[in-house]
Amino acid sequence: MEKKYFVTSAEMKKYDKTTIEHFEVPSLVLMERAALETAEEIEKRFKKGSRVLVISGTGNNGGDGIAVGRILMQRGYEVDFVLIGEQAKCSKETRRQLDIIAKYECPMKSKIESMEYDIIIDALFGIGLSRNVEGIYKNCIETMNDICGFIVSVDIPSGINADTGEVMNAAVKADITVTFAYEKLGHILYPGCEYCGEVLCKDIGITDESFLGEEPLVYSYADRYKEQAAALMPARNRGGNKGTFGKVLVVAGSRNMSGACELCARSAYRIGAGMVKIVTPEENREIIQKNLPEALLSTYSDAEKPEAWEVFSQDLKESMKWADCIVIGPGIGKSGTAHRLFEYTVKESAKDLVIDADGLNLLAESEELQESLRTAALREGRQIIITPHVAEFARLYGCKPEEVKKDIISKTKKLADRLCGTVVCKDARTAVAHYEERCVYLNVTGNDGMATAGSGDVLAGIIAGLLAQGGKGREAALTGVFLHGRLGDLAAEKTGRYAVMAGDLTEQLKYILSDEGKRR
Ligand SMILES: NC(=O)C1=CN([C@@H]2O[C@H](COP(=O)(O)OP(=O)(O)OC[C@H]3O[C@@H](n4cnc5c(N)ncnc54)[C@H](OP(=O)(O)O)[C@@H]3O)[C@@H](O)[C@H]2O)[C@@H](O)CC1
Ligand SMILES: Nc1ncnc2c1ncn2[C@@H]1O[C@H](COP(=O)(O)OP(=O)(O)O)[C@@H](O)[C@H]1O
Ligand SMILES: [K+]
Repeated sequence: MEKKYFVTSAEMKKYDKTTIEHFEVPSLVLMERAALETAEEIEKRFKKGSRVLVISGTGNNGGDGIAVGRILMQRGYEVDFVLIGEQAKCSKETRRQLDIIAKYECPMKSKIESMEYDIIIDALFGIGLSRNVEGIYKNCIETMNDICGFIVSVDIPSGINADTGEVMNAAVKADITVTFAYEKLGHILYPGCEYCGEVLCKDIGITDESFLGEEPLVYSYADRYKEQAAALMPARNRGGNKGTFGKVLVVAGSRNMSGACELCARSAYRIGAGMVKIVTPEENREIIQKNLPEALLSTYSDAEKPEAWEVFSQDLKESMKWADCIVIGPGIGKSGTAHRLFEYTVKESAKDLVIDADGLNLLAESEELQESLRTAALREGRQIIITPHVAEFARLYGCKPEEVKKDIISKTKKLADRLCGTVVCKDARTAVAHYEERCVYLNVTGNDGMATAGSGDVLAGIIAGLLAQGGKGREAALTGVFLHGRLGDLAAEKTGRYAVMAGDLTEQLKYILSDEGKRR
């Protein structure tokens, strides 16, 4: 699997330092290359003679900006330079850039004197932003946003936290962002990604060698998989039968709540599982048989009564033996029966498990069941995948949802370690961590059209369907999350984001896999 890295500002600084100190590439060479790449992007879009305003801060981001301005000036653009902050505080490299433009007799101003520019180079803060933006810096950002020019942010829009994507009190709204070596987390996470415009990531000579053996913590799939999503699928055996393509048991739905199990089961089928059996209350039988006749069914009624539970639990035991993997939770509610079903499935089954929705809320309430899961993973080798959205995650983790959003990467990893499983923390950018792996996957497919009831049930079904076809827990989760987002993107291309409904995601599986399947 080809990776694409998203780095923190500390990681980027480390790779920068390694390139300069270990590989002995001078820092001014890196700065010049960064500036040249940025200037060339402007030259592609604007003709000579265009009016350019360079806004620099005192750090190296400011130095990049001055160098961009100098290159453009030498190539026939009309460039004004403004430095915000005290010259005396400038970094060594930025001071050098100031000296160079002074030799070319370019005046450096200390405030913005005109609003008439075609292009604004935003080089106020880069990845060194360390606190909220206030006073003259905040005013400057607001003025940049008010000028009707095309804004090019150098490295990252000033005011965006490079590690979390947070707006640090004010931020530049760029048209394009030219970044260097690797995209930063702040370019990917919300709301930062909405401030970047188009992100162009340029090679300036800082390469994977600069990791010196320890790769960045966060990665995604390389861009090419967006076009070839099916390349991620487990190979399909032409001589296979419905048994070899895997059996999924879906324990879902509650009285008169059949939608969740239907969506989940249908998605497991559409991703390629051979057989899917639904365990749900008797009241849902008729509608499921009508809507999804392909599903096998095992129903229960009055399960809160000991005799009825006795009979049904034997049936459930058989179903669990039959299955290759089990998905539990969508729509099961939090009743006594749901609790019993959940406990039984965790404790009595030997199969891989996907836990979603109400299953997660039941899990959050029981330390004992969390311990059972750890035992299942460590002693029995069962693969456990949990798929909480941010609120469910917060309940399990024991924190507030806002805290999860601010720190989704490390919290997801910590919960995976605690439960000895794979954790899929679902949000606009979903994170996936596995207890045996240091690195965390961050998903970039999908869109807000997917924020619609039932789309989580679809994901749970997809992951279970991948597990049933022989996928390992971590791979099934990564592939499932990536494909799920692609389905959302394809659905939104067809109908627009407003109209997307959960069933549309499953529907897209017909198209996303068939094309690629032929090519393989
Ligand atoms: N790494 C690489 O690969 C390469 C990096 N390059 C470039 O270097 C950039 C990183 O440079 P950098 O480390 O000097 O940080 P930068 O973002 O310019 O700002 C730091 C300054 O801002 C200040 N400051 C911070 N917050 C503030 C606030 N809220 N309000 C007010 N002031 C605040 C802070 O001051 P202090 O906190 O010390 O008071 C300090 O003076 C990077 O983004 C890229 O463009 C390229 O040259 C090529 C290779
Ligand atoms: N703004 C968004 N961008 C991308 N994906 C999103 C966005 N909002 C929601 N999603 C995805 O949609 C799914 C919603 O799942 P969930 O919250 O469990 O819904 P439900 O419980 O209604 O089924 C998750 O996979 C999530 O990552
Ligand atoms: K910037």
